[in-house]
Amino acid sequence: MTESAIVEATGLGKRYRRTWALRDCSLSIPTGRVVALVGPNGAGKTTFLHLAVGLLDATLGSVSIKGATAFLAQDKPLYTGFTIAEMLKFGKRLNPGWDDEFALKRIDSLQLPLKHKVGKLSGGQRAQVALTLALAKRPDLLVLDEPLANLDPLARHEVMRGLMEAVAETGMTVLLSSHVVSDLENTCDWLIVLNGGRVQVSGDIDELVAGHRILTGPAEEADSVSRRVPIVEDTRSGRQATLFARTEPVPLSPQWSERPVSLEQMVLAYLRRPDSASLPRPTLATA
Ligand SMILES: Nc1ncnc2c1ncn2[C@@H]1O[C@H](COP(=O)(O)OP(=O)(O)OP(=O)(O)O)[C@@H](O)[C@H]1O
Repeated sequence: MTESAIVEATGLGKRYRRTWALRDCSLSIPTGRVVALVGPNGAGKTTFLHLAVGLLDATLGSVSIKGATAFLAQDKPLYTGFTIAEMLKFGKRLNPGWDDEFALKRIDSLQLPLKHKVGKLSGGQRAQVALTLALAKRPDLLVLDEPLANLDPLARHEVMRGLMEAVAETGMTVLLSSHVVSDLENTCDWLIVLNGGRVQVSGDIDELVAGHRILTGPAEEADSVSRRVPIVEDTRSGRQATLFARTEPVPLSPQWSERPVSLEQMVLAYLRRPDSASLPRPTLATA
């Protein structure tokens, strides 16, 4: 089945003076997915998101979005002197598609008094207000830059839960960046890994996880295995080799064992090996 793409990047690149923050980025994001954009500090995540939502101009290539977009920036810009009620009024005035009933209901369910000044809220409450403002725009695509940064584990869980409820209710596409893969494990279904300004991985999380294995066996046979299957990471210790392989189950000699990988193990293996990539992805129809 072909899925239609809501975000399409082709040869996208951004250079700041001599530094390429993002290079040669070509990817498609299917409509209705919850997409995790992960990568270490300086990988180019914010640059990619800013290019996608039009806050930055590309040096090379292009990126397009189909539909209405709401963007929640990393620093969750809220006017700290305003009350929550004033922030909602502001949102209503600025956004034609604003859903006031939804916004009021969500603030009420969070047990936040409308008269409260935004500056007096906790980090978690502020994140929830910022998320409410973004959701009330009723976007087709919600883009969030590190929505969980600086939140404690409980607040992180609550923000993700709120987000998933909104996804279930509206079917919108979500694109969110994060450093913490474990926060995304049960919520996201599409993964993009950026590393050093390049896309290393882009695809359906279940398919990616099912398509990788850890193979362990005698070091002297490792080269012959790695000639048969693509290896992301090859670790030798004494006479044993551990190969992080991009492969379906594969017939191996009895001295070899294979085990499945977790999402986090897979992301870490790619990040440790910036030259490995799980590309290209399945081609998406843009219709
Ligand atoms: N305005 C700018 N001027 C110059 N260089 C920049 C600018 N913004 C970003 N960069 C550089 O581009 C690269 C990518 O930065 P970006 O902020 O996109 O990464 P990131 O993955 O979002 O990082 P983090 O996880 O730390 O937020 C980095 O090397 C950064 O130093």
